[in-house]
Amino acid sequence: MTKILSPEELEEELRAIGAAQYHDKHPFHKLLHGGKLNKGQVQAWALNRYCYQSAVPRKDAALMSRCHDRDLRREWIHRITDHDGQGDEEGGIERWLVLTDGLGLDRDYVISRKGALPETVFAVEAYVNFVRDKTLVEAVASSLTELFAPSIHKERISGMLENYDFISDDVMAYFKRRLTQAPRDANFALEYCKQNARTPEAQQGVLDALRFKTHVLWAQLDALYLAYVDPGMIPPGAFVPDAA
Ligand SMILES: O=C(O)c1cc(C(=O)O)c2c(n1)C(=O)C(=O)c1cc(C(=O)O)[nH]c1-2
Repeated sequence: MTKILSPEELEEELRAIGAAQYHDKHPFHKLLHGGKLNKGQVQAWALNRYCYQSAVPRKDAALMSRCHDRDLRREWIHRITDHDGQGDEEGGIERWLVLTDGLGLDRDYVISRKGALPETVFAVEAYVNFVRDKTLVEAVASSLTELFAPSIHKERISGMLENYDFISDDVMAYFKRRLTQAPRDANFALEYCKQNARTPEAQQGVLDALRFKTHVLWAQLDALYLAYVDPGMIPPGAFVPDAA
């Protein structure tokens, strides 16, 4: 890309990437939201997704560690407390564990990440490393998948409540809270990228960062599909659902 884009054109290109390759299109999500998975497969999803949840505050801490702009740190810090909690506010990771408890998984086993798929571990760590190593505006841009998260969260809340008798309203609390948190965070990050990516190279970096992040998300679902749907190729050491 040689031409500099206006901030509006940059936003258009970012939205086009999301529309084309966000993980709402993944076959595993279609099965999950459509009630086509059994409890063991939903357990596998929640257990693997815990790795992503627990990596998010680590990548946000990595971003802040390299940020010399106090205003940006003041804005970014709530992302860490949103997940880790603070004072009486339990935080998103605790709400995720309410979901895995509700699915009958042992908390210590979930937190240990021992049953996670190898691809999950590699993908989430690649996200932490990307944020640590790339430019600040690329690091911010890699969070922009969240622009597309509210609609998948809505679909998940209604789809899972309707289709699974082992899912109740209280275990979906994590996603309900994200419906307000994600748009606030995504809009801030989008404005930051529009204001701060002002050369063709920086704009290309922002677009590539979003593409990279869609790959981080997609790879995790590919791994779940291969291991727990078809052909059922569970790697040694990974979580094995009860036969029941
Ligand atoms: O359920 C989802 O599909 C989904 C997607 C994403 C995303 O697009 O990265 C996030 C979340 N959920 C989420 O709950 C969350 O806290 C979150 C933080 C981030 C980020 O990159 O900083 N993405 C996401």
